[in-house]
Amino acid sequence: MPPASPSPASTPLVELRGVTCGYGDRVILRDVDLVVPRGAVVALMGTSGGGKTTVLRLIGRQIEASAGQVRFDGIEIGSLDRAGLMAMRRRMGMLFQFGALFTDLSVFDNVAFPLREHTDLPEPMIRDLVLMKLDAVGLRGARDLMPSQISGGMSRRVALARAIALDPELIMYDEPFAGLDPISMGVAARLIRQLNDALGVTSIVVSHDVDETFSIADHVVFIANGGIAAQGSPEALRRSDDPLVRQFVSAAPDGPVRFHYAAAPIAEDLGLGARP
Ligand SMILES: Nc1ncnc2c1ncn2[C@@H]1O[C@H](COP(=O)(O)OP(=O)(O)OP(=O)(O)O)[C@@H](O)[C@H]1O
Repeated sequence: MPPASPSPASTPLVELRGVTCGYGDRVILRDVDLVVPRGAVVALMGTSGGGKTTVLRLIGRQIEASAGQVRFDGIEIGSLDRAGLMAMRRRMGMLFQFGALFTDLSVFDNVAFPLREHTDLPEPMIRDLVLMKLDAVGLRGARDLMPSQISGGMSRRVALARAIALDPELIMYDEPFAGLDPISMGVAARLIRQLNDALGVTSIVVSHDVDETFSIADHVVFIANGGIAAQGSPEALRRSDDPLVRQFVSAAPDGPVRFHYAAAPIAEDLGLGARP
């Protein structure tokens, strides 16, 4: 259950301590320490398959750590019973890449859905809350449209309005920029930062897009090789001469992270080696 009194402001909102986890026998993250301060926008970047989404799943306890602790607002989430976990998840908003909207519900009803599902608020209050959330993402005027009538970028913003409907303290974004054109991408990035600051929340953004992510993050964490390979402010990472950081920042195909999966030399594979 949540504590009777709120944790001190100095307690990080999210903290991983010595966390090891994986799927089946396969270890994905080993002995990871990660701190997400309150009010910050923290970006998780790094190799494909490195475990970024896994970190989000750990925080929501969709998967469990095999060692170490995951704390939300100072509470070890592994210790929560089912009711406690549900209450804690309500304090988190999750926005997946193609944050699927309910196609048979209007924009308004999509955003109203979590409020109707999880609260007993009277309908006039739900209406006001939905309009406020839609206003925050610039789509109050689109409330009567159906998902099929809006663009991909707008759908993403409606999904965001829905994710903030219950006033979460933490918003987790998984690939929020994927598939967006450059303008929509810029709009989405600014929105993440604006909402973070205006709502006084904390945000974790999983992304591959260096420019958009660096433009809004306070702190960037690179995940590779089963752990945190590098971290720092966007400015510090841009200045870094660590070859792995350089590879990520310049989006170079090869470097410490190999483009090619380990294999025998191609000449050997193609039978083109020296012939007798
Ligand atoms: N449910 C699952 N069962 C088994 N293996 C999984 C499962 N989910 C993820 N994995 C594996 O765990 C590893 C980490 O996955 P994860 O989705 O966290 O990576 P990621 O860093 O978010 O990758 P990407 O940037 O490509 O989305 C991958 O190798 C993936 O194949």
